[in-house]
Amino acid sequence: MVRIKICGVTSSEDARRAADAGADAIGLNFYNKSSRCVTPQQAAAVVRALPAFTVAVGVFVGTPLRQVCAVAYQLGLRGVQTYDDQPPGEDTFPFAHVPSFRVKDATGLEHVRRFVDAATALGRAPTAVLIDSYVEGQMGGTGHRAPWELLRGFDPGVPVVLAGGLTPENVAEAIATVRPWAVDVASGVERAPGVKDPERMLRFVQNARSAPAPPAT
Ligand SMILES: O=C(O)c1ccccc1N[C@@H]1O[C@H](COP(=O)(O)O)[C@@H](O)[C@H]1O
Repeated sequence: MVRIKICGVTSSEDARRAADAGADAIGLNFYNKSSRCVTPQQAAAVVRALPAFTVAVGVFVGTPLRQVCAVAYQLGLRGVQTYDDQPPGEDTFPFAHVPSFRVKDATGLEHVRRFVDAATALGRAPTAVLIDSYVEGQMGGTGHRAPWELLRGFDPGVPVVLAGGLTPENVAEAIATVRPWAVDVASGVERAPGVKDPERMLRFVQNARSAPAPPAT
C-alpha cells in the first residue's frame, strides 16, 4: 500500500484532520521562505496533537546538520527531509533521512542515482529519496508536477517518494505511472497557503489508496 505524507501542516486541527483522513505522516516545514513555515514552538503543538501512530517529518532547507538534529530530537520527529546536494558529511542522520531532489530531466535522475550510490558507499544510504518538480528559484511546494513519464521504472536503489503538483484528482494516475513507495502533497490539499482543506485531504488519501499498490519494499 502506498504511504502518504501530507506536508506543510501548520496547526493542530489540520494535523488531526490529516491523521483522521488516513495519512501516515505529516510534514512540518521549517524553511523560513515557505508560506507553510512553522516555528519549533508551533511544531511542538502540532506534534502533540498527533495520534500515536501518525509520524511527523521535518522539512529543512540549507539548515546545518547539528541544528536539524537538535530540532528533530526536541520534537520527536521520525524523519528529516533535506534539500542539500551532498550526502551528510561526518555523521549519519540518527533519523529516517529523505534527501529531496528537484528533477526536470534524465540528468537530474542520474544525479539522484549518484547521490544514493555515494551515500550507500559511505554506509549512509538514505531511507528514501523524494522527487519533486523543478521550478527555477523555488525549493518546493510549487504545485507543479514532477516528470512522471521520466520516473516510470526509476529505481535508485532506495524507495521513491513522489511529490510535486499532486492533487486528489491526479494522485491515482501518478501512482499508476510512477509506482512510488510513497506520495507527498502540500498545496494540492490546501484551501489557502498553509491551511489544509479537510475534504481534499480525505479525497487525496482515498484516491491514493485506490491506486495500484507500489512494489513491496
Ligand atoms: O511546501 C513548501 O513550501 C516547501 C518549501 C520548500 C521546500 C519544500 C516544500 N514542500 C515540499 O514540496 C513538495 C511538493 O509540494 P506541492 O505538493 O507541489 O505543493 C511537498 O510535498 C513538500 O514535501
